[in-house]
Amino acid sequence: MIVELKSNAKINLGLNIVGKAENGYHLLDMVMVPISLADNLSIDFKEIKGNLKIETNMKDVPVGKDNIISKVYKEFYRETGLEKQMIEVYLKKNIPSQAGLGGGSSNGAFFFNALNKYYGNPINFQRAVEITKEVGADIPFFLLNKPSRVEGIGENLGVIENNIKDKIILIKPDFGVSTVVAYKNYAKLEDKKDADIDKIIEGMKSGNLDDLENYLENHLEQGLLLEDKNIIEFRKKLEKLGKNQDMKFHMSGSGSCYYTFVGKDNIDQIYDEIKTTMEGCRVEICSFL
Ligand SMILES: C[C@](O)(CO)[C@H](O)COP(=O)(O)OP(=O)(O)OC[C@H]1O[C@@H](n2ccc(N)nc2=O)[C@H](O)[C@@H]1O
Ligand SMILES: Nc1ncnc2c1ncn2[C@@H]1O[C@H](COP(=O)(O)OP(=O)(O)OP(=O)(O)O)[C@@H](O)[C@H]1O
Repeated sequence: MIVELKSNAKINLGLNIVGKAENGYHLLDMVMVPISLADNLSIDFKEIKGNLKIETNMKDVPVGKDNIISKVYKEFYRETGLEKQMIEVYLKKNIPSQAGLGGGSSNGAFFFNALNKYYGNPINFQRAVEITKEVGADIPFFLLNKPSRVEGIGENLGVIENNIKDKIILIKPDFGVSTVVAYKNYAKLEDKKDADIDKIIEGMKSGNLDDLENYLENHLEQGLLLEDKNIIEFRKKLEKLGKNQDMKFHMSGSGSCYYTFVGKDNIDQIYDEIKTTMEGCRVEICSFL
């Protein structure tokens, strides 16, 4: 039996670090929203005893035990005690890695839900969050895959209403950011600018971007701007472009991808402007799901 899925990405609208857990992970208060940019995940359940086989179009994505899908496969069979089945996965990547767009975590979550569903959902949602959050902190968000206020290390989800109709233009530079480094950099930050998560949620509900855009802050970006030369340079280029075009740019998650909101009527002009100015970047128009 073959299941074909679109494993979508996310962007963060505001990200505050509010503490540290005993296991060294940071406690967060942030908003995450699913977007239309997606990988294609094809899962072929062979219905015989065996193991997992992953193929992908991207050479820098591991296909063995380091792939997040393999980790989820292992966790699922450990938790259920079921006999491992031969499953062949073809992962057509479209979401860039180390971008802050949740690509790997999304793949893990969509694979988990498909595997769980195949066996008649032996693992309930809360338990699924529990066993996947250490595999990837963003997996719980993608298990639900709805606009959410996300707290804890990423496991406490509160669904929120999103009425923003604007499109999103993603600008991904040709370098990545390691999430571990982004969190380490945060520790060096003295005076932080906090996102106002309540105001962001109000603005998403009202659907009025002006109500929320000034409250979008990202502690991880602020930490990276202390010393990550790539991000510092990139941010400067975006600020120059932003001044000319009256646009605001925001970093998603731990970066390196930034995004800006754009109304439908001038999207082509803005897209062309960004595409020509920001050479070497991947520029994608997408929408909230
Ligand atoms: C930045 C976010 O993407 C927000 O959306 C997530 O917090 C990070 O999610 P992620 O990239 O899936 O991160 P993981 O691969 O689970 O963890 C990578 C590393 O980031 C650090 N990490 C991650 C999540 C978290 N709440 N606190 C952390 O300190 C830990 O050192 C962890 O070993
Ligand atoms: N299914 C997968 N897709 C992409 N990368 C994967 C996958 N499995 C493991 N990886 C490895 O994990 C690293 C992080 O992948 P990615 O950045 O897409 O995941 P993420 O942590 O969920 O997203 P991000 O931190 O960018 O928001 C990649 O550089 C890659 O080496």
